[in-house]
Amino acid sequence: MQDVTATYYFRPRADTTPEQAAQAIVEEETTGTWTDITTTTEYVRRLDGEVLALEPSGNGYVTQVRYPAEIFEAGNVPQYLSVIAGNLFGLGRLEAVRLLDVDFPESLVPFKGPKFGLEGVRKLIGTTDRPHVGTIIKPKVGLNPKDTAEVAYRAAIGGVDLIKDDETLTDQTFCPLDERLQAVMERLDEAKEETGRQVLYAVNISARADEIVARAEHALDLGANMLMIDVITCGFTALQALAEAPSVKVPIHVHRTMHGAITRNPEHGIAMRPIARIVRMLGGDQLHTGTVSGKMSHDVSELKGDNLALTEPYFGLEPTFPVASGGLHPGKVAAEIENLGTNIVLQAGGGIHGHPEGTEAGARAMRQAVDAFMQGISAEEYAKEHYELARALEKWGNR
Ligand SMILES: O=C(O)[C@H](O)COP(=O)(O)O
Ligand SMILES: [Mg+2]
Repeated sequence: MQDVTATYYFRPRADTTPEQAAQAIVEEETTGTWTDITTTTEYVRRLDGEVLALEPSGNGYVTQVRYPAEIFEAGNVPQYLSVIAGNLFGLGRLEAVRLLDVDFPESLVPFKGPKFGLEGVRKLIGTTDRPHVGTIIKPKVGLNPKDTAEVAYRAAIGGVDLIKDDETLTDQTFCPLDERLQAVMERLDEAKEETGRQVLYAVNISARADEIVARAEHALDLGANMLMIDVITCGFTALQALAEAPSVKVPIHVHRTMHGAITRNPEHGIAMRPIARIVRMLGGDQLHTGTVSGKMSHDVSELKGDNLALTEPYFGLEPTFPVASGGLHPGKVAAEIENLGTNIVLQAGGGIHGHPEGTEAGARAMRQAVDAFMQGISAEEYAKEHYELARALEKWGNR
């Protein structure tokens, strides 16, 4: 397909037929408006959109529409979004409408994608097939730099591959970014001397758009080996600026805080899949897509498709490493891998730092749960020989 196809679920208003509703979407987002107009010349008509398919689904309908590639400015993602996810959300003739997926032609994917991606991050850590284990420093705010670094050190000694800031921690006075980053990197060097393993630390550099690259470069000068950005609150082009900066030579961990306002309602908003596609195009090396068993609400089949959008072949772009995060603990590891596969980062905040014997034991327990799965052994069975896992299962159970 040389054009863009987008798939929407919608529920029309009582006085509107499904055909009129689908047509209203393509007209609003291409050449039309609420009434016929006198200024449409013949040559404009080639830019009309088209309803390709329409069928009942749940309480409403699913439609696939075609938008001519020519109405898109190649490389301008804010403009792409104004078409595929623009005014249509407010149209009165639709009670509800949700963008489920989008397919762009190659001409509209002039992006380089992830610099590292799934394989690049695996190389940095030295793994081939097992899921990676990550942790979010908890409490999410409040710790000073020294204590943050101590928690990071304990997690690294316990065996995590990745440590990250939480989404609300940036550069506040109680834990300034410079001091925190330097303290954490020093302690991770110490851990490396002891274990021989280099752990990644994704420092949250989310900030106003015109400052983000400078903040990233500053963090890199201080020794950062990974960067984190809150992509919805910062905006997609902030991620793009970061990923395309030649000075940024470390992987980018992408958090999606605020996504629930957009993705959660099954009838209205934007599903995670189009967001996942765009994050991959714009260069996110890792992206949170959700869990099958954690604390955030998710539709499992949607989630599998979202992860596929990150990893399936796509115009030669590196795959983005999917991240399952939110409410995980060792007892949930098997269900996550069974459903989402082994190309996944399993992150636990509470599920590591809430371990009865502390962060280091918590990290060990998460790694043991992954090892158990990889060896085809149930967590309960493996726990008979692995104390930390046993203690975790005692506290949280095995599902
Ligand atoms: O940012 C995240 O992904 C969450 O902070 C996860 O924290 P939790 O494992 O304690 O739910
Ligand atoms: Mg968080």
